[in-house]
Amino acid sequence: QFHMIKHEDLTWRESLGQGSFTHISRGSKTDQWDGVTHSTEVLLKVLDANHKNCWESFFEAASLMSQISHKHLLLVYGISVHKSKNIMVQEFVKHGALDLYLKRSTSVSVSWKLDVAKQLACALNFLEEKNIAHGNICAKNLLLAREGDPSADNSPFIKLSDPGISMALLGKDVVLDRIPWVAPEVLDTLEIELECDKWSFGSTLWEIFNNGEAPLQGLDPIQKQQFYEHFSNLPALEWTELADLIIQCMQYQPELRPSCRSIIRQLNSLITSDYEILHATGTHPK
Ligand SMILES: N#Cc1ccc(Nc2nc(N)cc(-n3ccc(CO)n3)n2)cc1
Repeated sequence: QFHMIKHEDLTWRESLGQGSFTHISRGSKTDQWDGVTHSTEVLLKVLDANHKNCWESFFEAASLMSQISHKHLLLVYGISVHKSKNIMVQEFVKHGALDLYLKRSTSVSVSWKLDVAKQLACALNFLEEKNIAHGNICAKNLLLAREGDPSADNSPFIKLSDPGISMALLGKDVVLDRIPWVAPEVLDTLEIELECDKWSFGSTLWEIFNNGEAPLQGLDPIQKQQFYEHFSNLPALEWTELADLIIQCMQYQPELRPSCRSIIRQLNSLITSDYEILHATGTHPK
């Protein structure tokens, strides 16, 4: 159910680091269109050889992204299998993962962050309407296609990356490490439902408004598990309306979490709220 790319049509350039069980490189792929050779810049995501048994899940993630298309979902060109290497060929997204971008950037405005949050909510709404759960929403899996430049009055543009290997295959230690992005109920079922993505959205909102700092980063897996056992919440942001939205998304009872439409509505009211003007101008609304 997706395009197979010949290994000889791929060119490998510099390594760009690694995700979980994969490593990524910049590269290019060549295509023949009516006899003309085209070269496209791509991101090559290779499944680690020591996780070969996960290749089905790795490609299932790729095929999920290939079956649906939306402006805020990453484009996956196809896959390539060569000797023992399983390769997912993705569109190259110019500015890479959002968590690193936020950690490196100093002057990211509140309206920039709200814009990114709304784009993610729209991607989730699209998936919700198709009854598709992503299962790995976090700032590391948000890719920044356009930085947005306030002076040039253009806004950021993000793409949601593939979910990667399913947690059912990843083992308990990886699932614990994904606290607080992974919804609490997943620790028991290892099943991903739509409501799980709303929990993860709340955790990702917290990351975005804490400049890419990972929530609970100082805790070890046992302490992370206790965070759920004690029904704890993340430290509240100063902006109470935004803190409220995070709390709504991170309800321990899945059915109490808001719909994507409600999330989008609440983000819209935050975007137009006085607080936004206050943040933008640093003055108190009259
Ligand atoms: N310096 C730098 C730099 C690094 C990467 C890109 N581009 C890109 N394009 C994709 N399609 C996916 C990714 N990812 C990055 C982490 C993950 C894990 O999910 N993906 N990065 C652009 C600049």
